[in-house]
Amino acid sequence: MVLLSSSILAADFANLLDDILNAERAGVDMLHIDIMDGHFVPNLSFGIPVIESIVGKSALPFDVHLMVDNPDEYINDLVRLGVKNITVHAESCIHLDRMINRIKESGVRASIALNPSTPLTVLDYVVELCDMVLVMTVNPGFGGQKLIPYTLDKVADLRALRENKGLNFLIQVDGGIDTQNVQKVIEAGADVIVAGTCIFKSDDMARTVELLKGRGAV
Ligand SMILES: O=C(CO)[C@H](O)[C@H](O)COP(=O)(O)O
Repeated sequence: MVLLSSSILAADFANLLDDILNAERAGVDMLHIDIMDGHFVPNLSFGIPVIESIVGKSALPFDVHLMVDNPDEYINDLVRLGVKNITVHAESCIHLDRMINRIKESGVRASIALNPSTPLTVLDYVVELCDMVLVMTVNPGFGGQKLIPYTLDKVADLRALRENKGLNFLIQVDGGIDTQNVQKVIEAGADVIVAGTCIFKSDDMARTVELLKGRGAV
């Protein structure tokens, strides 16, 4: 079964809770929460206080993607807030093994994200530890970009790697996914689709979610 995670980066921040509850009613499976620090990526989003303000107000699991130079600084707060999953970038973790173990020992699912140009080989010795691997299909930092086609080859390679190693981590795909290309993304091997602009800027969120979960327009 393919899961749909709605990226609140594209929500109306002036009406954030309303947008989240609309997405929940529309049938998304989780909330994708992008924390950006203006260093690891050239954009700022929001931090712990904003997440704290929505905890307990939506029944959706919180799936937090840390696009920051120092993910270490966020882990304790995110654990305290009860998020379901924390994703850190391989590119920003000098001690990736330690980071993944720390998150898992806190009782939270741990995932590794890869920028489009980062090869899968960085996962060689740590993929067994992962609950999920996030393949970025755009350069992280901004919503509303176009999916980079070669990243789907990476998704397919990751799927093959998972099969070859007999592992069961989830493959999450994030950036530029819409009702027109979601089918291709799933065919490449994604288990969890992240979509922001397509959901939150839609005139008919329920229909868009239905299309994304039904694999999009044909
Ligand atoms: O990680 C992100 C940006 O760095 C967003 O989650 C991603 O871009 C999804 O947004 P959209 O569907 O608008 O592309």
